[in-house]
Amino acid sequence: MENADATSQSDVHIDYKTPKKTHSLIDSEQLLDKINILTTKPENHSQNAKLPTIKDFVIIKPISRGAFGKVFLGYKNNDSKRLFAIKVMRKSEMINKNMVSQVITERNALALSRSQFCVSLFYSLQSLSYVYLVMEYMVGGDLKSLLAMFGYFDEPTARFYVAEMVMALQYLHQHGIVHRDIKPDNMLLSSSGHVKLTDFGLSKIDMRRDLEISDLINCSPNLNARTPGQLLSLTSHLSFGSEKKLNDFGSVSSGQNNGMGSVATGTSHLLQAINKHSLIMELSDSEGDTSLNDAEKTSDSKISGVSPFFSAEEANESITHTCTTNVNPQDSSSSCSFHTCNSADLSKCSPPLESKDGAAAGNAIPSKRRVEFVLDAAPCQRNRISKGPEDSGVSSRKGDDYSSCHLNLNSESTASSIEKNVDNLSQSKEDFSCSDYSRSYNVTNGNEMSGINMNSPFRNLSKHFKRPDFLRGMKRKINLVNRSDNMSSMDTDGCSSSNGSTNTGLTQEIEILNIGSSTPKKRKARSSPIRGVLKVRSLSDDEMPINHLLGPEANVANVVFSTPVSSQKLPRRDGGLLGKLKATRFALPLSIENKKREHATADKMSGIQYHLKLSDDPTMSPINHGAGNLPKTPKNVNINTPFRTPKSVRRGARVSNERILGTPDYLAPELLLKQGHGPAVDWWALGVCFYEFMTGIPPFNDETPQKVFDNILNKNIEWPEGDEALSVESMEAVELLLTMDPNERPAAKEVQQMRHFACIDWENIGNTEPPFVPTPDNPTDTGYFDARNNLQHLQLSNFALEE
Ligand SMILES: Nc1ncnc2c1ncn2[C@@H]1O[C@H](COP(=O)(O)OP(=O)(O)OP(=O)(O)O)[C@@H](O)[C@H]1O
Repeated sequence: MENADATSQSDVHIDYKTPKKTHSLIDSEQLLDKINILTTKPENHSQNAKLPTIKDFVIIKPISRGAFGKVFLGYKNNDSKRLFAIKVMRKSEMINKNMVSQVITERNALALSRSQFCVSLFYSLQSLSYVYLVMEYMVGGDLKSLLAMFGYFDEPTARFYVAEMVMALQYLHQHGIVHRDIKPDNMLLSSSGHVKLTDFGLSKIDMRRDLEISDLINCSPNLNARTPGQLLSLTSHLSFGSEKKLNDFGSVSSGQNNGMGSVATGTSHLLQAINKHSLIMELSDSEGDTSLNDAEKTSDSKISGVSPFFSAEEANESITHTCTTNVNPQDSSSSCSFHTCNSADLSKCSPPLESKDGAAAGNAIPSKRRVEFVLDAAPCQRNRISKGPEDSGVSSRKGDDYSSCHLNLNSESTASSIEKNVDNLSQSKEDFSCSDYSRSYNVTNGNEMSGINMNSPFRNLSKHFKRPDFLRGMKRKINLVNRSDNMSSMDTDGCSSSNGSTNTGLTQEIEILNIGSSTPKKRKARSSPIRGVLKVRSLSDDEMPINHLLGPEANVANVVFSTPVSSQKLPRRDGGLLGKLKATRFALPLSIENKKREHATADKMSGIQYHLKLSDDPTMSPINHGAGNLPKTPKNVNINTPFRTPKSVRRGARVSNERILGTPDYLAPELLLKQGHGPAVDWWALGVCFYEFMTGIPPFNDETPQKVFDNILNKNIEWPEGDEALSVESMEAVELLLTMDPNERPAAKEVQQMRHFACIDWENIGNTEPPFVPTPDNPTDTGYFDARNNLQHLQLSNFALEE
């Protein structure tokens, strides 16, 4: 297997700091003159940089998949310790879905986004049939899963994640990139616990041409150098076998187009020049190292010669939502999809950008409604991972020190089998796939829309979620039986378990008490009791896993929650009535069918098993199922997943097998109104995330897309109250981010000046200790993705690589 790129890494040193951040388009041969090439190993002068291919990589196993790509864990065959996430997208599928430009944009945006708050892209490869994006592996999974595990984040934790995303957005917007798909699912946790933005598939870049070497160098002058192989791959012309598609993108490439990784002009020149001069380059050892210079995060440079915002034509290009089937917005089973209109569709997509001083759009947007806040900023609490000996729930492993770990080569597969496996994936995923470019996902067991699926997906990964300080030892007794009048029974002391001792074990029991109704009631009045209590605890060795408990004799009806939802409109805070609604947490509707299926899977797991205790009596003591031949639980942590939002009661429940949407919750009003949009859509979405972080559910969440859209356009937000109330400062921050008028919506600077963020050290946030640090069992442990995969019923066995 060729490995010229890897070889070249030790041959050549390029000082990428030499070129100034002018961002002018530099011919690649001129660029070479500007690059300070230090020959350090003359004996290797004969080595030439070559375009890497997927054959240079070894696939270890699948991680997950999205609507458009399957993501594998792998490494470059010269360095098995440096792991990558390799996103694989089939070209024909992208062409059929009219997604070619999005793939190219995603590649370019990721390549340009050299921020410590964005997932790094190292290589962009292609074969005849596939595009491969080789990214930094984010071992901790996504924030949606973490949120689902904990129910909600406390304010310091939410603030930390939002602050890091503020840095990401600031960087992107300064570089002319609008992400347009900001949501917790696209925020991934690094091994150190810092969060990074990914999934640029909907992003918009101010660049309608192929990337050039200069773009990549200029966008990251302070970062660790990219190798020639990386530069070549990232600027290679992605070919989809159709020049029309490429022209749609506006490519100016004159490189070869053989469908196998032709090299764009600038790259080609660089390659030729490198070969011609037999340059011997020694690259830093930092390939794949994602540690970035602090200066990068505050860089104010912009991509060459382009406006940070869209041209008039581009402004018209809006993300549109299209219900592709069952176009009945009231029908929750309808599947909505989102796509970016290409130039051919512009007339159908959206009216011109709203003018600042009037325009129909302005009239359509309800006037800004702002809650007045009067309190002074409260001192920031800081989250910190405990380091004391009592802190057994937190790994002592630091960074990427996996030196003592070894890959299981038996489970590896060479890249040659990737395509076959991708095919398998596609087939196996039929029941999940949505319509073209759909951002929806299929809900089969209840409350995923609320971000939580307590009855199974997270059980598999719960062993990975070590409770951060804010939850460690916290006992949240969720007693929802008498929700209407007894919510205060929740114990949120946050300090110790019931016996007073710090509990850092793992979650494992799901306890359901007071099961009542035999059939789920859909959206009864909100006074309808919530009939379940969920709590989790570790499963002792002598208890049976749930699939043993739920045998054929199990009364299915007894584990289906009634739907704790009111169809009544709740009174609004600004109407003076909202306060009548007690903020509450709620339990999830559970589907026995899913529970059986999921727990059947649990059987196969080596590690944690789950125990579902059923009882009609909330006071009933745990059922002792006798000794079982079960694996020991490795840890002993209580993890609870409470919500704290009235929305979760009013809107959050879901009916089994309901297809719901993942993205509508985050759409800014100007997108819904098709008024043209800019970076402000990202700030809106971040406001949605912020609320969701603190409450467990997005603020506009509702049963159907139409209702979600209505809530957005009416800015229908409700706030938890009483014990669950958020701080004034945090509500203020959310309210401001959710400013209806995009022209008045705050951006990075304004956000950084908000009272809620007064304690954030923006310059050093990347060095701040995160509230949660992933602790994988070994370097190739992908357990943090189990939740997402289970949620989507994505069976990893379907990923099995075939030799
Ligand atoms: N760099 C990464 N490291 C680890 N896991 C990743 C990485 N990138 C993606 N993943 C996993 O793969 C999943 C799918 O990736 P991604 O979101 O990029 O694909 P997509 O097809 O655009 O998905 P979506 O349906 O969210 O649009 C992610 O949700 C995440 O679980």
